[in-house]
Amino acid sequence: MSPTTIQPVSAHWLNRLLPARLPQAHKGDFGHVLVLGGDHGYGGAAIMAAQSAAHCGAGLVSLFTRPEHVSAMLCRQPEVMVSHQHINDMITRATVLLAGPGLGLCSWGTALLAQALASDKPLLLDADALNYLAALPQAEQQQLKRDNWLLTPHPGEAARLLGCSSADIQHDRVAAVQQLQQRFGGTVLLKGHTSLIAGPERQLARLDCGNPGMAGGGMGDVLSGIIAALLAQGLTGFDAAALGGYLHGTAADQLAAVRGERGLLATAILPHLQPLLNGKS
Ligand SMILES: NC(=O)C1=CN([C@@H]2O[C@H](COP(=O)(O)OP(=O)(O)OC[C@H]3O[C@@H](n4cnc5c(N)ncnc54)[C@H](OP(=O)(O)O)[C@@H]3O)[C@@H](O)[C@H]2O)[C@@H](O)CC1
Ligand SMILES: Nc1ncnc2c1ncn2[C@@H]1O[C@H](COP(=O)(O)OP(=O)(O)O)[C@@H](O)[C@H]1O
Repeated sequence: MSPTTIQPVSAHWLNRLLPARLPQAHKGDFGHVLVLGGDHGYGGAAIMAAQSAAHCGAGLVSLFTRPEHVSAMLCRQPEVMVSHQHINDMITRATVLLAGPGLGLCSWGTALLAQALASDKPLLLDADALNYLAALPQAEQQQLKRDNWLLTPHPGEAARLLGCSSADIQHDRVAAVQQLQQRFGGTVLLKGHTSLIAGPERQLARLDCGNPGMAGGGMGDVLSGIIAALLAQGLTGFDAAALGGYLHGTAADQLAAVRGERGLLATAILPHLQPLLNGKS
């Protein structure tokens, strides 16, 4: 395929990438997502990411967060295991790591991120994890570069990663996502109107779903949990980002069609995910 061919992501990807489950399947077949995030004041971001991973078919979901967010997580979604202790054990048990939602950039968050980066497990970096990466000297960024990570910047984060302005990113989004992928490796999903995904084999995909009702806090946190759940179920980074973005944008479009765009909450997406994942809406 030519590197400039952009594949539009459609409902067909769902059947192709998520075949029916075997009757004898068990939770161990569908991976274990560990979310790392939720510094003081930002528990919601990490909780929403963990909730959306649980709604998208991960076999198990855990959250490592600040102690004050533990009971909130259990109240919102008791399917999620949550702790503020023993991070090494939690990383050992996980199959996919998701670092960044509400992580902050103080010593608690950066130490957690360092532990995630030291693991060789598939790793999704969002929000503050991207800001941490952007702040490193380029030589250190190059040392961290790996094929099995997935970066999900919005245009502001993309600008920080490339050392330019968000207007520069928006001026040529295809060039920006390709440049990010080449600089950092792995898969990159550039968020915003018509999100773009660039993969390690120079694949490029485009999302034609989504709407301006999604421009609200927490929407990216929900997306990161969806993608992490798909990674846990064995999809490649590129496929997980493309299909995850499709499910997220399509769920938001379904909501907007009935209730309008303004006031569309990130958590309102959650009940729409299961029927979409199973081809029932
Ligand atoms: N409920 C919770 O717990 C929530 C917690 N959250 C957590 O908070 C933490 C910090 O997140 P954040 O939102 O303060 O930082 P961030 O997104 O970098 O924005 C900072 C600046 O960047 C720019 N910018 C942003 N988007 C842009 C775009 N599309 N296109 C272009 N520019 C864009 C814009 O700058 P401006 O253009 O206005 O100068 C903006 O002011 C993080 O851990 C996150 O997970 C959130 O997820 C919300 C819900
Ligand atoms: N105008 C828009 N059209 C389509 N999708 C949008 C639009 N605005 C935001 N989104 C989507 O909503 C999500 C917002 O993510 P992000 O900016 O990281 O939010 P947060 O940091 O608050 O979680 C992304 O998936 C983005 O693609």
